[in-house]
Amino acid sequence: MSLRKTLPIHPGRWLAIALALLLAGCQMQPPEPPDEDKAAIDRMLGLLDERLDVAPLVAQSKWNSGAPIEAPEREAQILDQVAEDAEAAGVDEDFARRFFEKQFEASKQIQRRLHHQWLQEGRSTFADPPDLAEEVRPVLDRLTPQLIDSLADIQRIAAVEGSGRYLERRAAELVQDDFDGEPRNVSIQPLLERLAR
Ligand SMILES: O=C(O)C(=O)C[C@]1(C(=O)O)C=C[C@@H](O)C=C1
Repeated sequence: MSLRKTLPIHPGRWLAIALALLLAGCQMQPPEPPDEDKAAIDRMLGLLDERLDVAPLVAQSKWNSGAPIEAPEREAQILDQVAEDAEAAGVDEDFARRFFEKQFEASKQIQRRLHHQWLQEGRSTFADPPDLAEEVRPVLDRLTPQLIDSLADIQRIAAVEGSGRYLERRAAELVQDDFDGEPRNVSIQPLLERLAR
């Protein structure tokens, strides 16, 4: 028996079947945020990457000075500024605080891992370390208001379907993956908690 007899589908029907399959395929694609929201997410990830890049400089400076990695008074000072800037930008204060606490945690993670590594290597002091107060902290201080502006964007698009999934995917491309990507995961965690999947 020929195939044509067992499956008597009129040629015109194939088009309808192909169209139906195409439509089903489209519906199965997870939703993507609009381009403008994607750009806002990319901007945030770029800033997070810049902030993480500062941590090794802090680590060098503290390796030489022997200052502790944990600097609670400095964190408190940043958080005071954050509370003020967040209010002005219409960003939820608890969200902003949690976000920055995670950035401190990510930075400390990098610093601890580097100090551990240098200790194992028996490293001496660095010949020309950056000055923490004069050179390094000002870089972080310049990033703080930019991050707050970016948090305002994140807050605005929080309910956009697919925004969390997009951020997770792009973080792997735009944010450094040093130390097995653990600091990166810590830094994006408060954003993933906020954004819709
Ligand atoms: O400024 C420092 O001393 C840092 O180590 C940087 C930083 C930060 O990420 O802003 C991280 C940990 C400290 O507890 C305080 C601040």
